[in-house]
Amino acid sequence: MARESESGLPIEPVYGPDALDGWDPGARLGEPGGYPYTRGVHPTMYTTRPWTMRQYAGFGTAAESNARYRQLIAHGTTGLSVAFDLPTQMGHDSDAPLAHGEVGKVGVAVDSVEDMRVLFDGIPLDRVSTSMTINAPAALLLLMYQLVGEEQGVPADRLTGTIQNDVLKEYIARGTYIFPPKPSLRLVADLFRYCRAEIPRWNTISISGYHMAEAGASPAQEIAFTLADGIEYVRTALAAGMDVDDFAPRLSFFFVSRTTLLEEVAKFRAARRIWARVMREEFGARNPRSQMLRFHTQTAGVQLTAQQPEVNLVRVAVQGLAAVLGGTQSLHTNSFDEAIALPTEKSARLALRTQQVLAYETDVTATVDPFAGSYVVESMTDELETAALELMAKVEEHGGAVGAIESGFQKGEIERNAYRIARETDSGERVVVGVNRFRLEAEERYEPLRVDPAIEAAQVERLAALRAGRDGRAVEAALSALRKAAEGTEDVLYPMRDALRARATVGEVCGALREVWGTYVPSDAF
Ligand SMILES: CC(C)(COP(=O)(O)OP(=O)(O)OC[C@H]1O[C@@H](n2cnc3c(N)ncnc32)[C@H](O)[C@@H]1OP(=O)(O)O)[C@@H](O)C(=O)NCCC(=O)NCCSC(=O)CCC(=O)O
Repeated sequence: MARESESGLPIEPVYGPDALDGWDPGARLGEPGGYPYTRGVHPTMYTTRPWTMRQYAGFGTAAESNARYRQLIAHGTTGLSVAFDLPTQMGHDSDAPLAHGEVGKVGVAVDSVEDMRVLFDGIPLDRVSTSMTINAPAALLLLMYQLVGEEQGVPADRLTGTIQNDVLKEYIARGTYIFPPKPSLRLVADLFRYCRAEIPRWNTISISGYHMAEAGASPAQEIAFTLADGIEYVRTALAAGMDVDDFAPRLSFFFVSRTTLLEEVAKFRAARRIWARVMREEFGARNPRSQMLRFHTQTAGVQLTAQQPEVNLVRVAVQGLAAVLGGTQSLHTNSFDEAIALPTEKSARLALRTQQVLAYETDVTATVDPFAGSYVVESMTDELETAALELMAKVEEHGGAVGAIESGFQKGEIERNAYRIARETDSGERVVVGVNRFRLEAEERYEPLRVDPAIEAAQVERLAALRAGRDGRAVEAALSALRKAAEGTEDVLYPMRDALRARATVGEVCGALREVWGTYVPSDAF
């Protein structure tokens, strides 16, 4: 009997040549590095350069996070990835009442360019590429990065990295939105335009399926809702008067990788093919780079268990392997203790070592797209493509990604799938090693890393000193120029940069925008 894939598609016990009857490799695959990029975005892929090993990290103060980044670099990480705390992600300062209890918890607290400088102290910004997971206030953090680069003597056109800046999926799955969709999208378009003029090598967005997947989306839903968001961003930038080939080469994506290796490999390949076709056929993109879906992958956090946590090392190795076989550009492998607490230095190192084993001890990097032509993987790639396209058509019926968000479509679909997974896990039909099978009578003790609660007080003190030492009138003038730009149509990033340079804080800059744009209140009751 056929087993069901995570997307609910059948997986047959045996696949043979008949599975690919009439199948045209020229149209479906092309060459590696050639349209429709099913086989990967570069002709040589990992045979000439492995993916970027980019471990997501950050907690406590800027100084503590800086120390962790230096450790990761010393251990061989090849890109940085900054996690910000919730107050920063929501555009609040560390001394705001809403920030209380959350400062430095799930990431680093950054209130102003002063913190940003400490975060990258001793890390030359022209020699590292940095990803920043920040969405509603993405523009602010990018500008602070540029200002720190300036202080280091690094011109903006030498900076490389990625800003998540994907606010649509915040409404669907992640929750750190501030403004309503319309001004949020305007801010995204302003950032695209600004980067083209000022920071041309920067990846201006990381259109993310990861968080939807973590909330319960199936692989087919993950591709469909992510690419539908991508289409909405492309339409927004076009409506703002940009040419598709002026911004599309710097769009990037972000997906999850699970232990269901075959389906995940198929997912990555199908996503590349759909995007290439959409960009070329629907939007008329001519630059090959506009057609390439380049993506980061993180291994699935939801699959990690607090029970027998060392088993997570094995899960992560399989998940990471799936991402590599699927042709990822950049990878974060989770630490085995993530289901319990923030990773310790040792577990973070082990996670990186997992990537190094994949890159340097296995033979999967010796040849491009090793699964090409596989009866099962090509069949699954085609079926996932069809399933995702059907879902994307449904999003269109709702008027595109924003319309579908407003009617709760994606959330509803994801919730339904999450419920299915929960039911299967509860009944034992879905095996989770160490949780519903192969349990231990008594779990061994594990000593997790804890964030020092004194961080909040220290951060509040730093803010008070900053406010006392800056030119208050200059800050006020810059903020009112920002408000004025937000009311009109001018690119808000320029007045925003002036305000941040004058030492305005994250909370103050976002506060000014809240005054003009208001905040988003979800209409549904999920
Ligand atoms: C495009 C990617 C995906 C990867 O960028 P990278 O710089 O790492 O890699 P890259 O662009 O592939 O490679 C760097 C340069 O080498 C070139 N290059 C690479 N391989 C090549 C090959 N085989 N042949 C020729 N050139 C090659 C590329 O073209 C590029 O140059 P050119 O640029 O000149 O072409 C980017 O967006 C990225 O790094 N994303 C990371 C996102 C991330 O870390 N997110 C964390 C989220 S964490 C999160 O959200 C979790 C939970 C939560 O908080 O909710």
